[in-house]
Amino acid sequence: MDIGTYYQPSRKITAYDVPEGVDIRGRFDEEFAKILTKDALQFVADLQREFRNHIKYAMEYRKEAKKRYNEGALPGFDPTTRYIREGEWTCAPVPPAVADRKVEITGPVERKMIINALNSGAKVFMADFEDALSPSWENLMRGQVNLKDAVDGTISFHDKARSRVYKLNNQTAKLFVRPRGWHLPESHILIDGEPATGCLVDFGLYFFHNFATFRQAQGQGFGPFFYLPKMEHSRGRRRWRVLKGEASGPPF
Ligand SMILES: CC(=O)SCCNC(=O)CCNC(=O)[C@H](O)C(C)(C)COP(=O)(O)OP(=O)(O)OC[C@H]1O[C@@H](n2cnc3c(N)ncnc32)[C@H](O)[C@@H]1OP(=O)(O)O
Ligand SMILES: O=CC(=O)O
Repeated sequence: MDIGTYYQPSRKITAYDVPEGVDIRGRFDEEFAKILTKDALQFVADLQREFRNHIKYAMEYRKEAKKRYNEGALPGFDPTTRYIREGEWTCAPVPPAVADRKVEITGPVERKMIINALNSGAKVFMADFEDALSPSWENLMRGQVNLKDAVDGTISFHDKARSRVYKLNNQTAKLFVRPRGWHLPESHILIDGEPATGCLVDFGLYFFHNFATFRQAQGQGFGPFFYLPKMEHSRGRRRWRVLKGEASGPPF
């Protein structure tokens, strides 16, 4: 008798369920699969398809500018934005939720540090996918899991060596997330055969999974908040403005 005929273990899913045109090269993990859902990946792929030509153009422009500076040219202001520099204008008011940012703490999206930073007494915690974090697949995907748990308020960490459990205090710092800069590719996620843009992966996955929680818990004007790094031209800032507007409806 072949025991295999009778014994049918439940089928274990070992690959991500991806939308058309998306390929994941990173290790499969059941926790990561809760972040890398088909809908979330579709959202990231839509952002990538919408913005990839702008990003390529901006990166080529940076290379050209660097070449000119290396040859002795000096950086200057973009003549097309002269009317802004010379115009009369005031900034929109800072949203009340983040009006007081006198003390901020920053650090990588590592589980214990997220809890410690949110509990630290600082007004803001900037959770960093950029240069506080080595952008390995494990760090990036665990970081997304950790942030989702933090936004849900369920994050905890058991330090077995010290027999200490970490949980969020009632009062926590406001959470800002810093996605990677425009220049860093994410080679574990291919979209239409090309590496995804790192910041679109960091922003897209975090935004997709947490936007509704922010809105339900805190209403309009309360996040999610982002710290956008390493822009070298107003074009990069405009890109983010359009991108966030498209992702959430009205720009915030
Ligand atoms: C834009 C920017 O500023 S990018 C730079 C942002 N800052 C960082 O990335 C620093 C992050 N921290 C670290 O890399 C390390 O903690 C170091 C190198 C500073 C010190 O390392 P170690 O001496 O091994 O200390 P360790 O990592 O255990 O930290 C000591 C405690 O401080 C906490 N801690 C350290 N840095 C941070 C931080 N940035 N945010 C929150 N908690 C922190 C740790 O969680 C740990 O807590 P515990 O006492 O509950 O265990
Ligand atoms: O990367 C450092 C910063 O201050 O930005």
